[in-house]
Amino acid sequence: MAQYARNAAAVAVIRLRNPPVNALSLTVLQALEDGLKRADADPSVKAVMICGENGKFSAGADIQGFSSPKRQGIALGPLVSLIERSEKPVVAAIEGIALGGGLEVALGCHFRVAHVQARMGLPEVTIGLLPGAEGTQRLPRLIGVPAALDLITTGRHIPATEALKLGLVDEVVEENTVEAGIRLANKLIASVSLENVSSKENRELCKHARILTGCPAGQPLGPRRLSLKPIPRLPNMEAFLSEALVKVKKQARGCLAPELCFQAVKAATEQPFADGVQRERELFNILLTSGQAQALQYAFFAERAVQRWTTLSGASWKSASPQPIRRAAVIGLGTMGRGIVTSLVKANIPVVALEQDVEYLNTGRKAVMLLLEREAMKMGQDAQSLDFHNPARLQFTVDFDGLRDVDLVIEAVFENMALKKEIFKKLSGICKPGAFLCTNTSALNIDEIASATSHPQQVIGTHFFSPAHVMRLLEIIYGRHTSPAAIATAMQLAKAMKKVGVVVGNCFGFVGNRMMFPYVQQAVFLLEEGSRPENVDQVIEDFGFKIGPFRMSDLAGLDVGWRSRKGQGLTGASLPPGTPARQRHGRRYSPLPDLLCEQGRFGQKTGKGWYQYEKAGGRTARPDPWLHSFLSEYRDTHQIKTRFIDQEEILERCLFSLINEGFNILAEGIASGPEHLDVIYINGYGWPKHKGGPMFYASTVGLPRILAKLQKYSEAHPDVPELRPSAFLKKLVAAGNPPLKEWMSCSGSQSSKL
Ligand SMILES: CCCCCCCCCCCCC/C=C/C(=O)SCCNC(=O)CCNC(=O)[C@H](O)C(C)(C)COP(=O)(O)OP(=O)(O)OC[C@H]1O[C@@H](n2cnc3c(N)ncnc32)[C@H](O)[C@@H]1OP(=O)(O)O
Repeated sequence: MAQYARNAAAVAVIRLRNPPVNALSLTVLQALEDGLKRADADPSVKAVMICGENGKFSAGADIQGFSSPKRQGIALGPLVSLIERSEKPVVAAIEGIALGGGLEVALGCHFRVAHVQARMGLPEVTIGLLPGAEGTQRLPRLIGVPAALDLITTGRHIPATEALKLGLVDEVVEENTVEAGIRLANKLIASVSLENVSSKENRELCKHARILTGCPAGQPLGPRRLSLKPIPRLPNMEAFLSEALVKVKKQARGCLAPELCFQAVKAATEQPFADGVQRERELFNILLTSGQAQALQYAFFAERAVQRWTTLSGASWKSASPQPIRRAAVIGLGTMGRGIVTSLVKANIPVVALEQDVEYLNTGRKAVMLLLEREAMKMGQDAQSLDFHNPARLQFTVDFDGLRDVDLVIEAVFENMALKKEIFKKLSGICKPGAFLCTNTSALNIDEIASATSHPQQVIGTHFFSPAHVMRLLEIIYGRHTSPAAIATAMQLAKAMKKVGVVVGNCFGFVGNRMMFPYVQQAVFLLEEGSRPENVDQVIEDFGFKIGPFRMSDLAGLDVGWRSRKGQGLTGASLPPGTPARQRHGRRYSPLPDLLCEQGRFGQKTGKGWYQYEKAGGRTARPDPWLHSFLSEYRDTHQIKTRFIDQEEILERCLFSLINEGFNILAEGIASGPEHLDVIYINGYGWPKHKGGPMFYASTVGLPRILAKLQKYSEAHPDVPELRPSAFLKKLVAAGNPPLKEWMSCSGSQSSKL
């Protein structure tokens, strides 16, 4: 709702109220409209001020409402116009946030005062929409086309100080914003009422008020009505717009909203306000009914849903309390360790960084300092807070004794169980009993690592993604003995590092990599059968992934998987003699990646992998004729008939096998809902956000279709268990293909009963 109150000095105050963020629901909009009409009808009201309850102006339209049959958006544009047309001055007092429709309401107001800590933005593009309450037409008139285009197509939030520089707000205050708004409203009242009074003193006062408000005599509000303002012209508008479109398209990578945002702003430069609004509505409607908006809005809520974690044994976010982390340590300053140290420093957590010897320590120290300097450059003025040259904030050591008083340790040495256990045994003896012991692993068994310590309840997996100071995902893995406090603390740590933590159970590869195995496996099988790496990558990148499986493998290094397969006895010296080349444990196996590694083709680092590169460490992947003939010879050797594989089969075999594993994971209770899998894939594996994550995508394709396709591929490849449809998928299809929200109630896993 919105609360209406009268101020003694003839200012009506309308306070938007819809906790926690004053989202604009139908009820709020109705109350706002009622308040405006009431103020208009009351002759004793001379000005209106709009603010938000609890220190927040508004986070914009209620996103839930976009998927409900009664779409509230429709009502917002006319309401903003109603505010703007008011004959009584309307002031927006912006505290906390004014986002999306919230900012559009403020743009309808004649004056905007913001608290210095407020943030503003039009983030609709991030949920697949555009500012559909006339914002694409008003904002360019107020701050110019380049700045408006930037805000609208990126959705970035800006601080009040930047908003002031852009002219988005009239005043920034450090004191109580509502009082500042009322004060301004009173001055505006004085400006209007003094207009017709002829004493010299009043004329002076009036002049002062006009300077303050920028309103010429006789037209107190005209210039403040943004719909009446012309668009500030650029000398080279056409050239500017064509360049901007190229940039927007490049960044959008198949996402529709940024380009339609651009079109709406372009309409503002070409058409009168009313026609621009009409165009905005048409474009908004296209987006609203596009599957992309639904996917992006699902992703928004999924990211929030995973904060409410639960475990199979019944622990949950509701009852577990995070412990404060006053000081942390990182063991190992390889690529991952360096990124983790950087993330901790950025989160203002003092860090002790440990390496095995002075030589490694010095190399690691240099690399960390370089990363931090780059981060500081990006942060500009705020970089002072990093203070990373201060030993109290960041310390380097080779001495485990330096870890005695830390609250949390993140071990980030390479993936070797024996080494990790040795380190955890040491930590168990050195660290204080309450210290949390985290292991950065992408697949290893948390329980086995914990067994090396005397406090297994303190041990938890924290799977960071590379580069760790950039990637948002943190997979948090609880073992059999991990305490709820350890989980809550890891989640809190993720938040402090501005990452999204997702709690999952302990199994080989956890969630992300476990689902990745069948996907990569299918990609390699497709090469055996007739595809080339560039064909497979193209299909996956056209789908929207940032990078296909072979380019990804070259980037990560083929030797990583090779080492792991050798460790598992799948290849190398420990492979029993007589093992068939393309079979392991009765299942189909492709030795192709092993053969490439045996040739020293580790990917980008060696200049050759699935592709060729300009040099070792090069980044431009080019199809490699050597690899093409190698594949032909391989097929001849193994008597595989080369066939043409179409895009549909490539996409389905790669993605449906990944999704199939997702259903197995859900059935086992390794993750407590499909949202977890989707958040992991969007934030850690480059799944296109506008396709909502693999499980959401499965729901849009339709589970019966996925099942039928898996059945077909499984029949064609009976020696590939990963293509055999998951029992849970079959169950859901038998249950009538329920919506994603209802899947877990059919799972029968314990987590669904919590
Ligand atoms: C048939 C159709 C015809 C169409 C005709 C054309 C007419 C056109 C008119 C259309 C007009 C519409 C135009 C306007 C569109 C919009 O405004 S879209 C919304 C834009 N706003 C946003 O995207 C902001 C989203 N929110 C955030 O970024 C953050 O939540 C925050 C506000 C910055 C706060 O962050 P933080 O403090 O970290 O808290 P959170 O955990 O994120 O959020 C707290 C809870 O609040 C919920 N929430 C947040 N924002 C919204 C929202 N806008 N709507 C609904 N709910 C919201 C969030 O989910 C959290 O909930 P819980 O998890 O339950 O706690």
